[in-house]
Amino acid sequence: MSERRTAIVTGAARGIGAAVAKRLASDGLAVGVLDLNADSCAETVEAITSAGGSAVAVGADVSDEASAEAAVEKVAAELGAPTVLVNNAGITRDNLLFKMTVEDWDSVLGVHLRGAFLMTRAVQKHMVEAKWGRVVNLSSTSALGNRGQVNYSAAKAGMQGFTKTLAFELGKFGVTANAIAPGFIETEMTAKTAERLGVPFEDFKAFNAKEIPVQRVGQPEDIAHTASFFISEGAGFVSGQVVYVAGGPRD
Ligand SMILES: NC(=O)c1ccc[n+]([C@@H]2O[C@H](COP(=O)([O-])OP(=O)(O)OC[C@H]3O[C@@H](n4cnc5c(N)ncnc54)[C@H](O)[C@@H]3O)[C@@H](O)[C@H]2O)c1
Repeated sequence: MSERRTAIVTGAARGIGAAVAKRLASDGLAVGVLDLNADSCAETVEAITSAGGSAVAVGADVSDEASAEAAVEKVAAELGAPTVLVNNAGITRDNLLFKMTVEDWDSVLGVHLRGAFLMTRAVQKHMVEAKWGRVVNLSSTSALGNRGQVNYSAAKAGMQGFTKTLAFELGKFGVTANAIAPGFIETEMTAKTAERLGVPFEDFKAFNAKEIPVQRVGQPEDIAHTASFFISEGAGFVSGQVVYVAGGPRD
């Protein structure tokens, strides 16, 4: 990479976001490590800086307009204009439709879709100015439908449409937009699902691994690897794509 770029990774205190932040830092980018609470980002920032990289912790709620915009400007001021954005922050509020509350619906669409919209709108001006940019959005295999997740499935399918439209609108500014749709990844999110179902996490992982063609559950680094490809200089002709990183085919 000829000049150092700055990235923002949302939901980067742990799980997939933390792995993506560390990977982008090892690829040579300065990284705004964003999560709800700046203190929770300390571990990710420390891992990056102790390896010789550059990172700053940013506390922000991506679903709040003022908070998202302030976060982008903080990163711009401390690390330089961000031209890479990974919209990774996410939550689940699973329930069957008849039991799902409006709060369950609004909070999930709020973090994923409203959050990705607010963050991308705030970052795009830096990308347009630089005539270069990379947006990577986290979708999910749940975009194809998953029992108990009407809110999450709608949000993750929405991320795909959002990504494709970004690719159309921003392409002429040298900006690509792509989505990663992970299958089962071992993180707190899936650990909490196991807990809610009353199944030990080890059993839950083993059960899921049997259904996955490569016979294992995914790790956050599997997603970080794909994000690294999408943000690379050489991937400038790849845009509007959704890659299922799920240990097997999905459609
Ligand atoms: N784990 C999986 O199996 C899986 C599968 C498909 C897609 N995904 C998606 O990947 C992304 C990361 O998932 P994960 O498993 O690492 O989850 P996780 O729960 O381990 O981490 C999510 C992070 O997002 C942060 N966050 C939540 N709301 C936020 C907000 N409003 N503003 C800022 N940060 C916020 C949380 O604090 C947390 O640190 C999510 O978008 C998730 O939907 C995960």
